[in-house]
Amino acid sequence: MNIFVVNSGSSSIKYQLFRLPAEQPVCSGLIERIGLENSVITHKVYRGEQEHVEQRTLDLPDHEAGLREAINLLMDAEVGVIQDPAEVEVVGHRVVHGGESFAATTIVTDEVKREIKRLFPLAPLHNPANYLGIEVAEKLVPQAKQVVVFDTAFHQTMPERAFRYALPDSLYTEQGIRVYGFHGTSHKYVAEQAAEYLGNPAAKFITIHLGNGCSMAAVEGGKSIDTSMGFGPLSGLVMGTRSGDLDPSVVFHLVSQLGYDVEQVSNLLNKRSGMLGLTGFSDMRDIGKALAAGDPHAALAYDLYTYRIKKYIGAYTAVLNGLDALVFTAGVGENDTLVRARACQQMEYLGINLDAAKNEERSRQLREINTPESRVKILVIPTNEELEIARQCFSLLRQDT
Ligand SMILES: Nc1ncnc2c1ncn2[C@@H]1O[C@H](COP(=O)(O)OP(=O)(O)O)[C@@H](O)[C@H]1O
Ligand SMILES: CC(=O)OP(=O)(O)O
Ligand SMILES: [Mg+2]
Repeated sequence: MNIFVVNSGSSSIKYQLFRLPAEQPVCSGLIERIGLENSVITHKVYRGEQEHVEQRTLDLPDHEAGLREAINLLMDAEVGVIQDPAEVEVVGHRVVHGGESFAATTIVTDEVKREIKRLFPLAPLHNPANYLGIEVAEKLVPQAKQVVVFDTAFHQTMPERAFRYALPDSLYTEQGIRVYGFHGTSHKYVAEQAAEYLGNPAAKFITIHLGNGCSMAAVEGGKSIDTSMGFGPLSGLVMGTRSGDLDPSVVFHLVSQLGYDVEQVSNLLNKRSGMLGLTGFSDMRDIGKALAAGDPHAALAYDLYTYRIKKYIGAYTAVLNGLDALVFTAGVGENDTLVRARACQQMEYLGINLDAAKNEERSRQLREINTPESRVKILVIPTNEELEIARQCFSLLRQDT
């Protein structure tokens, strides 16, 4: 089965074509700067051990133009991997917010699309772009089955004490105001890898996903039991442009004393806060350079970012009543050695001992970066949300036929 996975973001699209059940990645790509001049599409084709990379700079005014270009590349005379768009049997979409309606992978219907649209205000950076990806794919590969995999689905196993807010009951029962949690596909994927590595399906993990958006999850026996993002993907850790945890009093003050309207508050907390607000940069590589150049804002930002991770490690160790491994993943978690070192420092009491030299080693494989004495393993595991989405599509459609 040829499954084309689309992870459509606000200004970028990531995609990957898989053949299942072999789980073989055929090609992958990243389209950046959509809607700006000089959009860039980087397309990789995998042939056995070899990787062919094709990069094109062109103007892609919108997501439709971007996905159209990706599909053209799939069929390109030189780098193509299929002859006809009809060979794409399934398009698997990452959708960030599934609300309470979706606890599992779902085939797209008009009803499903309406629900994804209804959830736009709860994930304003994500659901609109995800929705657009579905509409464009329906147009470009109309014969394919469109399937959605929700970031929220994995966290549906959380107990009520973790997913409820202390608000009047009706706000939950009638309005669905509760913790949903996000990055579920990634937390699930790395937790499964970690359980396999330890040979212990019942193991207790804290999975730490640090990308542009950042979240942590407490996972026991393969199930999410708590997570740091909430009703929307805004609470918890400090992120690239999002504030993470914040006393709601700040919002009242912004509105009543400083004249912000809802739009401006949302814009501030989602797009202008986090590392960007603290340093002027949202990309950790830029902040790392600023830190090396002695920038005090970058130093404070690293401090806040890693201190918040550490607090959640403490909280989730208590929640799990034990810990087998910490798992770092996603762009920052897989690459930023200083973040890992700082987030794990001075936690010997909890049995967490990072090995400084192992932490510095570079690899794209699962690896262990704790000392031999450390009671808790510290693992770096590259996430693969796209493969997890393809697996879920395959398992759904296999049951369906
Ligand atoms: N070598 C690296 N060192 C430090 N940070 C990195 C490195 N490579 C990528 N990152 C960071 O990873 C983040 C993006 O992570 P990613 O998982 O791709 O996010 P998303 O999927 O949300 O776009 C960026 O902040 C980027 O700076
Ligand atoms: C849910 C979320 O924050 O996703 P991302 O990290 O892709 O922005
Ligand atoms: Mg991501």
